[in-house]
This record gives sequence, C-alpha cells and structure tokens, in this order.
Amino acid sequence: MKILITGGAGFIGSHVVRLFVKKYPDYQIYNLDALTYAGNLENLKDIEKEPNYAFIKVDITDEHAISELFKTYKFDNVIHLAAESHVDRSITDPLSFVKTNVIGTLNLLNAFKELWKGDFEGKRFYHISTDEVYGTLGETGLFTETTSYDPNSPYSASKASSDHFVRAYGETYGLPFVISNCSNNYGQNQFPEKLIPLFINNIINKTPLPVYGDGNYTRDWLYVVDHAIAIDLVFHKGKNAETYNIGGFNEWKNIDLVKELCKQMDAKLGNPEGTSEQLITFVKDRPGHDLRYAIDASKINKELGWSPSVTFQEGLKITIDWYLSNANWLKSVTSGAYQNYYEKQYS
Ligand SMILES: Cc1cn([C@H]2C[C@H](O)[C@@H](COP(=O)(O)OP(=O)(O)O[C@H]3O[C@H](C)C(=O)[C@H](O)[C@H]3O)O2)c(=O)[nH]c1=O
Repeated sequence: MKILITGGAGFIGSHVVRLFVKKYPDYQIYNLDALTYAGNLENLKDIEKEPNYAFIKVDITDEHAISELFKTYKFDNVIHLAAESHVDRSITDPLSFVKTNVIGTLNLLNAFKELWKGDFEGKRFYHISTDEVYGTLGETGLFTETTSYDPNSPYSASKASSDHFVRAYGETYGLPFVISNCSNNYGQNQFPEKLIPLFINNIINKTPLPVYGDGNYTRDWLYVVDHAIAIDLVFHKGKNAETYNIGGFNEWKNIDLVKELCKQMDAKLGNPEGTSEQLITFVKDRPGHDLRYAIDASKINKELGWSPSVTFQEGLKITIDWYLSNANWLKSVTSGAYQNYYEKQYS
C-alpha cells in the first residue's frame, strides 16, 4: 500500500509518519512536506533510512507538481496533515492560510480524483482537522460530531472550508474520505509558537510568559502520540464519510495550565518554588479569542476503542524532559524564521 502523508515533517505529522513507518513495514510511506518554518526533517532523523520511507519536498499549493506526483507514484491513500496551523499568524496573514489549507487541500483532492477516476476500491482520503471548526463553547457543553460549524478565526475558517471541500468531493465524485477533528496537541517537536513549547522556551530563557487577556480561556489538551494512535485507528477502522472527534477529556484554563507548567519547570530546573510564575505577564488579548474548546470523544472511544494512553501529568513530564534535553533543536528552530507573535503583534 502506498500512503502519502502530507505535512509529515511538522509536529503532528512527524509523529504519524514515525508510527506508520515503524508499525507497517509492508506499507510504503511517502512524506510530502514544503519544509516551511514549522517543518523540520530533524524530527524524523531516527527513521529516515528505513526502506519503507521516502521524503518528497513539494508545496501542496503547487497544483502542477501535485498532479505530476500522483501520476508518478499512484498513491492508494492520503493522510492529509499539511496546514498552516497557528491562529495568531492567521490573524496577520489570512491569505496564506487560504492558499495552503483550502487551495492545497483542493489540489490534493483533484489529483486523487483524477488518478483513480471513480475506481476507488481500497482507496481513502483522510483529512486531519481541528475542533476549532466548531467555534467556541460557553462555560458548559462539549463539541460532538454533529455540532454545527461556526469558525471564528481565519485559521479555523480555512480548516472548516477544507473539511467542507472534502465532504463535497465525497458527495459529488464518490471520493472515499474520513475526517477527524482534534483538540489542542502538545508533545515533542512542537514549534515554540504554541502555548506549551513557547512557555517552556521562555522559562528556559527567563523571558516573560505572555498570557492573553485574563487567562480564563479553556483548551482540551491531548498528548501528540495519542493523537497519532487515534489517526492510525481512524485510518484503518473508521467508517467511510464519517467524522471522528479526538480529545483528551482534559480541560485546563490557560492560567492554571501555565501555573502547572511553571511548577513542573521549577522542579526540573532546581529553582525555588514560584520562580517561573514571576514571569507571567498578562498581555493584550488575541482578537476574536475563542473562550473554550472541549471535545466529546465518546464516538471514537465506543466505535474504535481509543482513549488517551497517558495522563496529562505524564505527557507534560515527557514533553518538558524532551525540550530540556533538546536545547539544540530549540535553538535551531528559534534562530531563523522564528517570530515571537506576541512581541510583534500584541505588545
Ligand atoms: C501562543 C499563546 C497562546 N495563548 C493562549 C491562546 C489560547 O487560548 C491558548 C492556546 O493557544 P495556542 O496558540 O497554543 O493554540 P490554539 O489557538 O488553541 O490552537 C491550537 O489548537 C487547535 C486545536 C488547532 O487546531 C491549532 O492548530 C492549534 O494551534 O493559549 C496565550 O495566552 N499566550 C500565548 O503566547
């Protein structure tokens, strides 16, 4: 089986590529990535020489290149993770989110459709999406698979649009697909622009921890390896044309999470208790900031038997240990294209 995994050099993508390459030696895994600021082949050093793995550097916005690739390699299946994913960046540059997340997805859908021309036996297009497509919750309730789409940021609007296109290709052309919508991920190799790795990096460097607004925003956090395991299950066992919500049943208000992170970092660094908390700085809020995301993951649990394998405390410990012992990785990704969006946009 030839599987194209897009965005495989990125954070979630690299964990998915590693899992598939190691677990399925009979599959041929093609990792397609444009290697933008958030993609890094260092993330896959341990598997790059495996015989069932190949890397292709192509941008999914390049319609011609994508079409030629599908003709050459005849991919049976696509697991599509390539995306611009940082909400703050989408606020300052919405168009690049439309180009990659919407047009890029369409290029893949078209190439897949043209390659198999309706003969889709044994084929599947798996779109990896986000719970942000559902918009925001109030203090109570959970997103289920039937919650209406109501995206608020340019990022979530672009992901909602690409979800709609995938479903439209299923309805219109009979293209076999499955979609999953996941909550906030954390873990090894996440680019330090997202909350957890940004704050770990800032604590290491003793620089301010910019908490947006009053910090009373809630996210549901899932360890990235558990997301990769869920993707494996959905890919192999998920029903055609279905959606699966993936989440950790693990809600944290940002301010509480940041305090927990500070506590664990102080313990690791041998700092007196309370040292890192002094770095917390309340800053101007993110425009259009969604109050709360929380996922009802009971469908994937009941149908596919998935539930998170590590607790948040365990996952956070693994993550902190990884960043502390990979200072070079952090330095290399923060030296070039890195931009601190708080400093640039909100100060
Ligand atoms: C970077 C940053 C964030 N925040 C707040 C904003 C959010 O309420 C929360 C998490 O922010 P982050 O940007 O890490 O993630 P979300 O905006 O929730 O979105 C993330 O989770 C979903 C599911 C995706 O699909 C996105 O791709 C992914 O980026 O912390 C701060 O208070 N300060 C900061 O410096």
